[in-house]
Amino acid sequence: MRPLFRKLLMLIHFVLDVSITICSLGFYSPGWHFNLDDIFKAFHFAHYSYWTSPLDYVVLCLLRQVSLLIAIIIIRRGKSKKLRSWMLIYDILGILGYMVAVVKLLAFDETGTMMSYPGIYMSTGSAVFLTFSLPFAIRYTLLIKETEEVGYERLQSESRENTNVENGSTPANGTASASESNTENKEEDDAVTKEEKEKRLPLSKHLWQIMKLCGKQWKWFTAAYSLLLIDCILNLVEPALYSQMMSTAIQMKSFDVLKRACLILAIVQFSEATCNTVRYICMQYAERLTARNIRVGLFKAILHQDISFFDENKTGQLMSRITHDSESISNSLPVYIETTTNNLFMLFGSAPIMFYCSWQLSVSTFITFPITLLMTKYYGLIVEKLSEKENDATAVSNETVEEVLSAIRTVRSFAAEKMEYMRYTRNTDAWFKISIKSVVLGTFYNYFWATMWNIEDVVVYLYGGYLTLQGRMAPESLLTYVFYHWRLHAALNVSYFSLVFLQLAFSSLFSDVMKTIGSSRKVIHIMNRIPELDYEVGTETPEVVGNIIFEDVEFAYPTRKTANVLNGINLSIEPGKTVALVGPSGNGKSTLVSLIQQFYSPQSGRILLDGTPIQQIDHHHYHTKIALVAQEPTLFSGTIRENILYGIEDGTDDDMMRVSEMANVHEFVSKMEKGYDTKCGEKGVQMSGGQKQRIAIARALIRNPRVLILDEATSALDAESESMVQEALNRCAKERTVLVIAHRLSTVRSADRIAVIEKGNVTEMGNHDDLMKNQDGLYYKLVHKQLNSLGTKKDEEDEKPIVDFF
Ligand SMILES: Nc1ncnc2c1ncn2[C@@H]1O[C@H](COP(=O)(O)OP(=O)(O)OP(=O)(O)O)[C@@H](O)[C@H]1O
Repeated sequence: MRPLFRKLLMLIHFVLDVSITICSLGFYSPGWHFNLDDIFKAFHFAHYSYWTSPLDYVVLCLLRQVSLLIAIIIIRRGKSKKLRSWMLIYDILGILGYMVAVVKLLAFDETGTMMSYPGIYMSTGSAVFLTFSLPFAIRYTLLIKETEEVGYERLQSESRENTNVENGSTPANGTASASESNTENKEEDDAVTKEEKEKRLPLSKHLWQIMKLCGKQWKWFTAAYSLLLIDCILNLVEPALYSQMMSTAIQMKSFDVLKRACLILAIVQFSEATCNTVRYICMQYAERLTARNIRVGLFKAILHQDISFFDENKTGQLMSRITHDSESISNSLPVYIETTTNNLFMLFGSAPIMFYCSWQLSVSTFITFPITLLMTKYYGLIVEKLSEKENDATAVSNETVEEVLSAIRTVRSFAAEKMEYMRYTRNTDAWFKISIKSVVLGTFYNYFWATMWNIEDVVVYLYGGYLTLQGRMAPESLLTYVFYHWRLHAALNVSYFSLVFLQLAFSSLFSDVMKTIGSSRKVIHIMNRIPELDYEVGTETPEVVGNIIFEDVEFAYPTRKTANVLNGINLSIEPGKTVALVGPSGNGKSTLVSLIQQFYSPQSGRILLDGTPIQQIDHHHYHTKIALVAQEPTLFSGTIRENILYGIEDGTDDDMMRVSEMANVHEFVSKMEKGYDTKCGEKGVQMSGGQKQRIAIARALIRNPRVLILDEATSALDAESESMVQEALNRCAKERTVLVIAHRLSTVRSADRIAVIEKGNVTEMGNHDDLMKNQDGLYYKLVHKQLNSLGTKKDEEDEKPIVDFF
């Protein structure tokens, strides 16, 4: 908003306020006649009486102008941030002003004659409107630029922080590495949260997304909400019907009328109960179906993500999103809508009837409403933050459980049970503290809410009784009023969330649904997240011979973007050949394999399979042609059969037997009681390391791949198994391209070509004999070094020579 326009708006507010307040004083006589004398009369301080003088409205107007002036001065002194934090005072002043105006109206009513003065309504109306609108005017005119600036600054500093983290740069004064790594870990922990905050959808769009998720079950929700409407109507007519019939029966002194009245009442109540039951079933069905769909959708979205996403987000946290967060969307939002509809209906249905019974009583009853509104708004803001924190804390606790349980053997062997217990306790304590804050806050809020209603109750009985005793309200009207007041109380007091409608009606902050929004943001963020590397874009299904080419490939892991692992690597792996990658640890051998597997995409350069860039090849087709046996193969908890046939829809037992023989699996499976139906246990925990690796080799071979990648595939095998598997692999290698990463000379020396990977580059290339000729080369030094240590090993163990480069 332009400064000039803002100034103009404030000026309009000022001029309107002063002119309406003063002009309305000219109408303080019966009929619509402007009388200048009335204005002067109002300023006769000597004749001031609270019950008759409109001077209080002028004082209110003065106070408004003073507070506006203070706000302008604060802003001009450049302390707008401070003003933002003081806005609560303006809100409270606004509400107090409103209450003073309303009480003043009731005071005028006490005179009996003054209510025919149009000026009274003008003064009250303008005082209520202008007092209320002042905090809004300050917020949305004077403070709006400030908001943008703060947001911009925050984004700037966040992006600066991000850049620092990405660059791996330390703060200017260089803090200790421990704290650095703590910060790094925390940032990794909060990866989704951070990314999600950066790409945070505006509230309206976000709500629309939630609606869309729930809206798929619109038929069930429509049925539920239709029944809700019927229920609301019945709820609304019931008190009027009841009080009407009761008073008629009492007036007529007729028991028959009373019986008829009770029968009608019973029918209404039975209909209400039936509606409620059917509505509950529809609602529950729709909610659970929505939860199911969100879970499935979220799981699909997670499966679709690139591998770097999993580097950044921990399993436990993702589990939390699927189990807890996705359910809270389906559970909460439809219920909020239901409660809100009910409340709105009750409020807007009851209010006219209550005003009809007595406008004075209604005005006094609703006098505390703005206070409740204000409390709800601030309560909502805190709840949103607490709820996000609570969800994150839950996710961190879950993540600890997941991590510890999946590595329980490591924990046991390092006697780290106590340490892990303490870690979990710490994380759970963090959750506990936040959730207790939430509970305390909620309890206080409920207490406040109940107190407000209790005050209103007292006002209704006292003031209602007073009006009735004065003959200004009929006893039946008071009875009807009390019934509606109770109903309204019951409806609005279902829970503090029910107050959400107030926020919908009066504020852009939908704070009370923030609990849902807090959790749903993460769910929706993941569901909308477009993977940087989409495995489904490739469509080509070429015949594969098995020629892999790396062309100037540069790569850094997304989590460490500035630390290049591969520096413009060029490598050609010819079809049908076995190529071994050797080199010092941490120099990029496994990274090369990850790129061939399309876990990541290079920052620059290309990887070609038979001349086709690999990302253009259909995902399924590609992975039937290229199979990997990883360093630490992961088995699934199913049977050995299921593990070998994993991902093969039409695999037969014959296929399985064939590859099992080749990978030397059959040899140990045939000795097992349940054979191929033996369960492997979680992550293959019921298998030995060698058995796991042989099953993994069989799993790769069953695809009959053109390219077989062995990332230290035989490292866990004993000497005997290794030679058997090696022999099998050699047989397979005849028809295939084999890329092998090995630390053992026995595996490496038989390769057709050996590529030495050093600092992300190919520094030497050739077969064993070629490379041994270069005595300055790394390969020669490695072999020489290892052959020396081999002598020692041989002496010590007198075993088959196993030469590890490292
Ligand atoms: N997921 C990852 N995220 C970030 N950095 C990684 C990741 N995986 C590996 N790195 C880093 O990349 C570098 C190369 O790792 P890589 O696993 O390719 O080495 P390697 O040559 O296969 O080592 P080794 O022989 O010990 O298996 C290392 O510095 C490692 O810390």
